[in-house]
Amino acid sequence: MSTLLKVHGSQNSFFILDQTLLEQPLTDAELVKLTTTLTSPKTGILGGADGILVVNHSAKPDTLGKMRVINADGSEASMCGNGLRTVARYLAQKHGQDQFKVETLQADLLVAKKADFASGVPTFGVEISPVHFDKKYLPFDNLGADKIVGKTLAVFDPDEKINFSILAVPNPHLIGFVPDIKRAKSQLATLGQQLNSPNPYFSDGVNINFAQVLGKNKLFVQTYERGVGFTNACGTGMSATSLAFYLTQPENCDFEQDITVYNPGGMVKTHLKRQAEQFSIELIGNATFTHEIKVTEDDLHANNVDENNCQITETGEQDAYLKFIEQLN
Ligand SMILES: N[C@@H](CCC[C@H](N)C(=O)O)C(=O)O
Repeated sequence: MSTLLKVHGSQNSFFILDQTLLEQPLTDAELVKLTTTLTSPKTGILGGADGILVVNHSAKPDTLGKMRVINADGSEASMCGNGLRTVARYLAQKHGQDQFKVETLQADLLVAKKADFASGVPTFGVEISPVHFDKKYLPFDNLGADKIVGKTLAVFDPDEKINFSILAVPNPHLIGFVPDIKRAKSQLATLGQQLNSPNPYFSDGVNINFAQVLGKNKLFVQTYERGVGFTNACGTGMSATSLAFYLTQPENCDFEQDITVYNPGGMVKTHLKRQAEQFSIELIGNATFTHEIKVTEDDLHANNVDENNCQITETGEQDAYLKFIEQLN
């Protein structure tokens, strides 16, 4: 029997598939099929998820494994901040180590166990890096500049009230600061659909984050994710938004202090770092395992995973998580 884990970071939910434990790793075509089936609220188990996190062997020195991120629509992303925290916990437990690197598509990233956010809420910190602003890294086009930090963009917001920034961390993010996040949700949905369908601005699509400033070093962020749609939270999105916050509103953001970022699924902390002119961000938050799913390897290869042919065991961790977010209010 093989084991899948259902996990979440700020209720951005995933299945972890450790391919190193399989006799034969899934091919990319098999992975895409399995992801689209498992993540769908209709065909997936346990209500679906936002993606699959694949754990592979890494040949790099100092790393305990390699993470690949497959979005719900089968596309592959270069990074996933909430997902990396859960993979960090998985590898930490598997290898009995508290601090190490994980290979991702574009960088080997430092991860570390942190003090639990609350009793029964395991917490990990992960490096979000490299950070780029230049349009060639996103990529983006037809926006009148090579770099957009704190600008209005009439093509996305005809009233020119939203202050936009564009960052790759290294997956692409468009960030807009809005006065009222609830009122802006339909505008976020429209923009999310437009920029993740064929469009003249973001040829590879983009994750879109709308943020409301709640106070000094305090934000609320809602994300429309590329390859998924609205999610409860996006770790790279909250990290990129934290940096855009500092760069565009330094009077509201102390670089030395953590930033508290609330989201529809909970809360994370971010910490900005700078070495010469290169920024990076540490993202700290829960790494919750909600279910263990036993399934045969043949069924994984055949994309034959449903609630009738696997054994599902609840871990009990979600109760502690819900208790934690209840007291956030
Ligand atoms: N939810 C993730 C980001 C996942 C990838 C994203 N949808 C993309 O295509 O870039 C996070 O927590 O960072």
